[in-house]
Amino acid sequence: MAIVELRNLTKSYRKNRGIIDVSFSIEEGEVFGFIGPNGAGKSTTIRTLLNFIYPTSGSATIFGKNIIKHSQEIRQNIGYLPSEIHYYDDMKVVDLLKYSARFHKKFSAERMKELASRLDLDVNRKIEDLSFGNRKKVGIVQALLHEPKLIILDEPTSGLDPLIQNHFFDLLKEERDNGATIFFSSHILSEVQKMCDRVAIIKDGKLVTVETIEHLTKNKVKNITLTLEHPEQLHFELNGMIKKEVNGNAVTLLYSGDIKALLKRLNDLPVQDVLIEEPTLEEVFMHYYE
Ligand SMILES: Nc1ncnc2c1ncn2[C@@H]1O[C@H](COP(=O)(O)OP(=O)(O)OP(=O)(O)O)[C@@H](O)[C@H]1O
Repeated sequence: MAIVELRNLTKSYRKNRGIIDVSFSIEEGEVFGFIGPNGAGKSTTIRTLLNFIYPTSGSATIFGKNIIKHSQEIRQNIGYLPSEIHYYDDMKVVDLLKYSARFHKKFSAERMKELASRLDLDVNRKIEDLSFGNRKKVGIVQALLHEPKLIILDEPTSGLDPLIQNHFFDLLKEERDNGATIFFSSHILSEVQKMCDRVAIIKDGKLVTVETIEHLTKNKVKNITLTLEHPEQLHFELNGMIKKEVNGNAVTLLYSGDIKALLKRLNDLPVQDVLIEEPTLEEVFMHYYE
């Protein structure tokens, strides 16, 4: 059974388009990524699913139940991390977590301690004394505390340092292994690639595609900047080169091919410097849909 199913879900905000005709489904036990540039409609989709805002048309179900009619019941089994978190600033973390756990009628001090320690969060501090990243951790603990069947995370990693991000991904994997389904949005392709089974790509409010990560990574694209000794050495050919832009002694390539073949070819070139980067989403989209 699909845990989440959207059928032509549309939400417009007066003049602004929010999302248009979005349809996809998430199966039980999947880690499902939702990716798109800023303003693409990720938060709108998530907030509509949680019944914080009403769809203009279309429908959706979670656990097979209508998101509007059964929203309270549905939310009992969801852990949600919003993209922006606002708390009662003068509360201690531990009190806030206890308080919010009451809505789910499930609180385990042991689980709270375990989650907080995995994320290196001090629950005895006041919210107002926490940095942005530490507030994010409070949100993550809050979302996972009641062992929800469905975990929905809106941009969970922004503000977390790389070490904590890894701990966080480990935590999510354990939740998945214990049977949870995970839906998380991001604008960073590489983290979605690391974690997810499938991804939905959204752009300008419309769903572009739903793909398995396997399929996306087969089309792995890299941005490579080479600095060569002389400008005339910039005129070389390379299998898998999609785009080439020359700037002085430097050349930037969009490359989609075997990394080993690339390294071999670089070995023959008088390279002074090399930079290999993740392409922007726009570049991936362009490559992907050309
Ligand atoms: N409350 C609102 N009122 C009017 N327009 C809105 C509102 N919320 C979102 N929008 C518009 O809906 C579109 C989608 O925004 P949304 O916040 O869902 O994107 P997003 O993919 O979550 O982006 P981000 O990564 O920047 O959070 C944007 O054009 C945005 O301007």
